[in-house]
Amino acid sequence: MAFQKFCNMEQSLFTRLVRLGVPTVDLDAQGRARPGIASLYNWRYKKLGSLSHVMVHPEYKKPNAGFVFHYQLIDVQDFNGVGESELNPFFYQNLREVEYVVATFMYMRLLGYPAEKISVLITYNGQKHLIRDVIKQRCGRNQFIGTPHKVTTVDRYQGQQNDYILLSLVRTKTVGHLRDVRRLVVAMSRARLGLYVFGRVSLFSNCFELTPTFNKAEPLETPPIIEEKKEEMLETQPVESQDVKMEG
Ligand SMILES: Nc1ncnc2c1ncn2[C@@H]1O[C@H](COP(=O)(O)OP(=O)(O)OP(=O)(O)O)[C@@H](O)[C@H]1O
Repeated sequence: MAFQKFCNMEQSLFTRLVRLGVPTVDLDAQGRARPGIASLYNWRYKKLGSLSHVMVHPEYKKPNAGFVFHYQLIDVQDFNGVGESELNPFFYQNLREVEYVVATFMYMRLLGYPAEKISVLITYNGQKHLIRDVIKQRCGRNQFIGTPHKVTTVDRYQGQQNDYILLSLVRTKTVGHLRDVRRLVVAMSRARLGLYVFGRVSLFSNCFELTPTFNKAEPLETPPIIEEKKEEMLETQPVESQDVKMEG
């Protein structure tokens, strides 16, 4: 870690080139996401608009079946008094978020969303293994449900995209490495048509660095927050995280 800091290895190649005086051109239009989803991260750029096709093409104009919004922040509370857990150092898991993500994936499949159009992104490896295990048990053996295109970490998904992204933020005590705005932007910018984010809203929306995304100023673009009802969930039996077979 000290060596990493000493050598500035956290710095991207792009930043290095800028600091060396290489001329740059700023990206001023994105062509991936619905403009509403792009508003979650366009504040990171000088002036990022959208190409016309994401405003006029029919697939960008349709609503997402079964959802009221294209982007939703879903507040996930503790499960039996537990939010995040850390079995081993940095191996974070959040059982209730697993339940929410898997249930939403199954709901989308029942509505007819193609499995390959849905990716599940997670900010920690521990949670990734748990979600893969639960999906394998509950969905993989059911030919009508199947498995998402990918279940992987935000960092590994850099440069990729999918129509629908289910994102699990895992942490409930401290914000953790999502405080790095570069990671936040990667997480928020992978979806083309639908982005559903599961996390502890009070924690992330109170983090100063993340407020442009979590507390959007414009009323029309404010991400709706779904507060969960305080009902007991069924007990679940997560399987051991070691026997993971899925790729990603
Ligand atoms: N000029 C364009 N016309 C139509 N679609 C475009 C155009 N430019 C980009 N896109 C679409 O936008 C999406 C993102 O493009 P691309 O992967 O080149 O961007 P990127 O900056 O490498 O993305 P990131 O680094 O965020 O993963 C792709 O789906 C691509 O098809």
